[in-house]
Order: sequence, then C-alpha cells, then structure tokens
Amino acid sequence: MPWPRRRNLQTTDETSESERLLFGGRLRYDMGFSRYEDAYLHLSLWAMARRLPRLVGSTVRLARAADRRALRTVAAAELGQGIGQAFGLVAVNDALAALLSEGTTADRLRQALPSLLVVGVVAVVGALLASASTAATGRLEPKVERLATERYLECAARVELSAIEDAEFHRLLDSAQYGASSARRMVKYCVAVVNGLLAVAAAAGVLTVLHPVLLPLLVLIALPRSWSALRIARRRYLSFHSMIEHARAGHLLSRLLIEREAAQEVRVHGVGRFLLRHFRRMSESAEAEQTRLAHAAAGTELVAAVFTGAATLATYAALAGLLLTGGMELSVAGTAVIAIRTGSQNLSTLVLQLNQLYEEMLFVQDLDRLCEDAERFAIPEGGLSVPEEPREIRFESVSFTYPGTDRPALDKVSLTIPGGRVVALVGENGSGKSTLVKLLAGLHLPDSGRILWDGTDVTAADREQLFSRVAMVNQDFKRWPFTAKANVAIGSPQAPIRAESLDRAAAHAGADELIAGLPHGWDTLLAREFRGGHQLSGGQWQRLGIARARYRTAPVLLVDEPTSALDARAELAVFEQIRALAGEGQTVVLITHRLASVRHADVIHVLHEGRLTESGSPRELLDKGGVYAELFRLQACQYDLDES
Ligand SMILES: Nc1ncnc2c1ncn2[C@@H]1O[C@H](COP(=O)(O)OP(=O)(O)OP(=O)(O)O)[C@@H](O)[C@H]1O
Repeated sequence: MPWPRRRNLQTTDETSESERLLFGGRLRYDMGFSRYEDAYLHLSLWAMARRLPRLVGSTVRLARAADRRALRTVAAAELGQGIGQAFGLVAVNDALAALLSEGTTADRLRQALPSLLVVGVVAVVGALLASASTAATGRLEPKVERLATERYLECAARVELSAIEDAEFHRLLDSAQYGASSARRMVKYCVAVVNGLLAVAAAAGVLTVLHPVLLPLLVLIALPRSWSALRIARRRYLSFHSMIEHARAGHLLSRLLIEREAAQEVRVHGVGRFLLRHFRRMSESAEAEQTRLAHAAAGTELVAAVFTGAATLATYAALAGLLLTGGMELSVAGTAVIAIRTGSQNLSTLVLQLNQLYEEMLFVQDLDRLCEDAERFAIPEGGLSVPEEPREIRFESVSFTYPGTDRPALDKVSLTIPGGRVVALVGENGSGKSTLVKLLAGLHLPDSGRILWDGTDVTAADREQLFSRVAMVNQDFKRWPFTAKANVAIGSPQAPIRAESLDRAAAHAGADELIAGLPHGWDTLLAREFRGGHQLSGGQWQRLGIARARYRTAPVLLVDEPTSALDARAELAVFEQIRALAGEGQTVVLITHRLASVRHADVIHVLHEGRLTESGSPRELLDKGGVYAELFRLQACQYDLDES
C-alpha cells in the first residue's frame, strides 16, 4: 500500500504578512527535501508491522531500565488477560452449543452452567488482572518519561556551541522534546497493543476453528481502517515537522506579550496590540493547516468506511451462505457472529492503538535521532592536557567563520597573550573581539591556524580541562533565576559552597554591600517571577556576574564588557580589582570600549573587521598614532581626559 504522494503532503502554501514582517519570510520547512521523509516515513502498512517488534522491544528495554518489577507485573497481567479472553470465547461457544441443543430448557441450562461459570470466572480474573496492570503501568510511565527526558537533556548539554546555534539541530531539539512524553505514552500503547493482539489472536483462533473462511474476512474488515489511520498519522507528523518553526514563532509571540523584559515597551509603545495582531495572524495560518489536515483526514476516513462497510457486508453474506448451504450449524453461526463482532471491535481498537503507537514512535525516533546527532556534534572527551598556569596563549594565523555566514569573524589573526598579565582587546562593534575570546575558551575551534596554550593546541586539547582553566563574564552572562548564593556559587558548580569564598568573591566585585542589603542576604531569590523574588538592577547583576567569575578562581579570566552597566565609581573599582588579579598570577583578557579603563593594561590588541591591526602597550599605541590613539583621543575629548 503506497504512501500518499508528496503533493498531498504539502502544508498550506501562503506566507503570512506576519511571517514576512517579523521573521523575514516563510517559517515552513519543505519536507520534500527533508531526510526525514526518506528515512522514516516511507512506511507501508507491512513495513510498519515489521517494525512493531523492534518498537515494542525498545520500549520494553526502556521500561526495564526504569522499573523491572512493574514491567514484570504488566507483562504477566496482560498475558493473563489474553489467555482469559481465548478461554472466554471458547466457553461462550460451549454455552451456546449447550443452550441450542436438544432437550428441556432446564436440561440445556444445566448443561451450559459449567461453561457459563467459566465465562464468569474469566471476567472476574480479567478485571483483577486489568487493575493490576493499570497500577503497574501508572508506576512505570513517569519513570520511563524521566529516563527519556534525562536522555534528551544529556544529549542537548553535551554538544558543541555551534550545534546549539545551528537551525537544523535546533529543529531537532524542538521536536525531540516531545520524545520523552511520547516514550511515556508508548508504554501505555505497547501494553494496549499487546493486549489487543492477544484478544485478536483469541478471536481469530476461535473463528478459524469455526470456519477457515471467516478469518480472512475479519482481516478484510480491519484493513481499510488500518490504512486510513496510518495515512492520517503520517500526514499529521509531516505537517507537525514542517510547521515546527512556525509553531515556535507563535509561541514566542505569546511569550513576549507576558514576559517581564518586554512589559514596559508592550505598554508604553503599545506593542501589546501589535503583537496580539500578529499572534492572531500566525494562529490563523496554523488553523488553516489544521483545517487542511482535518479535510484530508475526513476524505481518507470516508474511503476507508466505504471499504469497511463492503467488507462487513461480504462477511455476513458469507456467513448467511454457509448457513443456507448447511456449511455451518446455527449454534456455531451464533458464536461466529459474536467472534466476528468481538474480533472486528478488537481489531479496530488494535488498529487505533497501533496508530497511536506509530505516532508516538515517530517522536521517540526524533529523540533517537537527536541523540545520534548529539553524538556527532558532541564535545570530544579526553585529549592533550592543558597547562594549569600557561606562560602564554598564542594565536597563530587563526581564522574562523560562523556556520551559515560568508564573512570570517576572525581572519588570520596572530597574537600573544602573556600569562599573568592584563591583555585588552579593543575594536569597533563586530570587529571579532568576543569571537576571539570564545575561541580562546575552546567554545569554538578555529577553521584554520592554531591556538596554543604554551605548546598545547586547543584543537587536540582535553576540552573539559580547558574549560576548567577559564572563568568568563561576557556581555550576556546568565542571570540565573536562583538565589544570590546560587548565582555566585554556580561559578564553580561541582565544588562544595564555602561561605568565606562567597564573601571574598562578593567583596572583590564590589557586591558585598549589595548582598548585605538584600532582604535575605545570600539567600535572597533573584527572580521576580517567583513569590518573594527580588529585582536587581543591571549594574547590580553585573557585580554578581563578576563575583561569579572570581569565585571560579580559574587561571585565565575572560571579561567581555564587564563594566558597561556600572556607575563610574564601581567601574573604577572593578578595573582596579581586575588589575590586582594579574598581580596574583591570573591572566586577564579584557574586552571594553572604555579605552580610559585599559590605559593600565600590559598589552592591547586592536581588531578591525576580524583582523589584528595593532598590538603593543598603551603607551606604544598612543605614540604610534594609529586607530587606538585616535579612538582614545576621541573618548578623551568627550570626557575631557588627559592622555596620561
Ligand atoms: N553566533 C554567531 N553566529 C553568526 N555570526 C556571528 C555570531 N556571533 C558573532 N557573529 C558575527 O561575527 C562578527 C564578529 O562578532 P563579535 O561578536 O566577535 O564582535 P565584537 O568585536 O565582540 O563586537 P561588539 O563590540 O559589538 O561586542 C560580527 O560580524 C557578528 O555579526
């Protein structure tokens, strides 16, 4: 049974005005060119049936890892119910045969009594087993979801920074997040499918015994519905994938409307109405896609219903024919009707559950694929050891271009960062300073050239060790929505928290008074979205960020615009402190646009459009009269500063 042609799978075509204005164009993936289609969606009904055991197998493995005892209970209870159903049908057959036989009513009832008793016992045992299975499944499901979520988070956390910035990987992150809840539901559907299979097998067995022609007829009844269910599921999944970025954008708009950072502009500039209008437009596009899917599903279901009806008619016609030609007894025909009804009901339920299992499987496969990709993009483990206190860090003709861009952010940069000194990176916006720092920290690797920590090439270095040698405060350092204590201690998250180290780090960053003034001191929650949360100003956050980097006590400190939000006095104090660090042997790489603040740096490197244009001490650069000297004088004029 072939899958629908691609033409039928396209999502609604229009690009909304909102997509164009806010996001620069169409937010739909063209699934026709996607590898997903080939790899995972060319599934015929037969191929799907063949995959089923592997599918159930992988869920069972996950469930076994989650709770072996609960799994055993579920398996035993489901098997018991299946066997019970077969016994039940046979007993119904015997009871009917007894009831329809010759003799008085009392005799026939007496004859049928043992079989009726079996039917009753089977029903009671079945109910007990079903409740045992429900309890165990309820215990199992959340554990399976937790395991799958942990797997998702681990995969996401171990990849290179470039993967996180990659749109394709992001899409996978988006869709795979549903994998964990799908894994949870797969447990339920697996149980239901196994249960359904046993029930269908029981009905099929009874039907085959009654008359061999009845079994293929039963299958015929179920086929159209299976076809339609799988076709609809596949269409839905494909649509989900092609619309995933659109859905994310819609979600983003609704979040922007309520988030704190945007709240002021939302009100003063009237952005609320603007966002709401675009939210509505985006939602309308999504609704149009849902309508398209619903229409397609209705058509498919109608076709399936016609075939199911025809197959049912054929089945009952065959039964009537058998009765009329004497090919079947009346009592047997009675059981056959019951078995066909139960069997086709069971089959329909089975198909529905298989379909749900299939849909969930697609999302679990996304999670699998994420983990495969995460493996490919993973930050490698092990490597050359990185010196604990490097004498120098050298860039040798380093070039780097961000994935998806044409212009190199760094172009053949060669420079030296002497250990235990303050080195300033200076240059206009977009000249490559932050990129240089990211490469220095091992967050990106150079496309060409080498970065050497003494003799150790960063590309071959043990990256975990490299990260442990670096403390970082960048422009958009994370403002963790935790307590002040956690916000500083997170600088060294593996180490036990020491109060005196916290106080020292705070004093260093000029944050000691700030901490003392907080309502609960170090234990004050710095997230207004929680009850009792406290709001810090930008400059206060920056002090905490600096305290965090200080708390980490790594040999190399990378500070990117550390003082942009600080008042003049605090800025001066922070630079004093940073200079003092070099005195203690720490290497400091400092990015700032405040050139007066780097007058006391040991070395200044000036970048322009990704290239190194000047290097030297502040005095040398001023004397040289190049870009630094010009920028410095410009700023000095503004502040009426003297060169000295
Ligand atoms: N994650 C990224 N993906 C793609 N391009 C990037 C990324 N980050 C920076 N760039 C580009 O790389 C170039 C250098 O950026 P970088 O942030 O290193 O400059 P900078 O000197 O630190 O600028 P600023 O002074 O404004 O902070 C810019 O053209 C920027 O657009």
